[in-house]
Amino acid sequence: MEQYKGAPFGELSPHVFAVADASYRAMVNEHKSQSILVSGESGAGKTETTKLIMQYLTYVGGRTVGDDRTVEQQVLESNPLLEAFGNARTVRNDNSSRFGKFVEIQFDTNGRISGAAIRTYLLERSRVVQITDPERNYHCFYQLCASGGQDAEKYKLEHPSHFHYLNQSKTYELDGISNAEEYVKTRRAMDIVGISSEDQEAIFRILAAILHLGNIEFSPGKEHDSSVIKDQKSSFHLQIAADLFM
Ligand SMILES: Nc1ncnc2c1ncn2[C@@H]1O[C@H](COP(=O)(O)OP(=O)(O)OP(=O)(O)O)[C@@H](O)[C@H]1O
Repeated sequence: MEQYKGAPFGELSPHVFAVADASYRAMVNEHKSQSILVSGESGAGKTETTKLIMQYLTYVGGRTVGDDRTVEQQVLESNPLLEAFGNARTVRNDNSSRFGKFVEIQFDTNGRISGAAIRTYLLERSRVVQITDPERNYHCFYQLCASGGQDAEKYKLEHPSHFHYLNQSKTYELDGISNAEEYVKTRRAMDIVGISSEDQEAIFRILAAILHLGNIEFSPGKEHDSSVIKDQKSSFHLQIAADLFM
């Protein structure tokens, strides 16, 4: 990053840091907002490229070490958080973003980061209830199931193979990634971006309730067009889902 800081565009090897640096300089010199459009097919590297741009902008526009770097940290930690809830394994990419995003980083007149905002678009919602092998549902579900003594037990969660919304595909693990460790990272990111512990609790309760809802099965009732809970197992999941939604 140091190498690209202030270097004339085109002088060094092509790199996303050069693009980020050119737009940062243009903003500082011309006092005009700049946009960088990251496009490409699935797996092309948009998510990773965007993270590198954000890393570079927090590097050139961040405060010096020792000062309060909360905003910079929040900008960077928004990535693991959004990925936990909006990324999933697809046939083309183990960490495919299933939504679009507009990341806005605001700077003060000295070129220092003063704030950030992220808008997300069109999350692929159908994935929550339907997946095909070898794809996966959103990372957050596997992370929560792997949270062990923490939330998994509290919410009566077991291995993903016990839940219909996850076991439609037999892929539960990702190469080189620990669901349990990712859960800890997601929780830390939530703390850093400022999500209160009550809100975090509410979010994970809803995730767990969704998994239990997916295990409720119905069978035809005695009345015409009626249905009843199929068995004891379904009743158990219904009861837990209802409790969690309360
Ligand atoms: N700069 C990079 N250095 C090393 N590996 C990279 C880099 N960019 C992308 N990759 C690899 O390619 C994979 C896919 O990249 P990424 O998730 O950024 O793609 P994408 O374009 O955002 O895909 P999608 O549209 O599916 O979200 C990454 O998980 C990583 O393994």
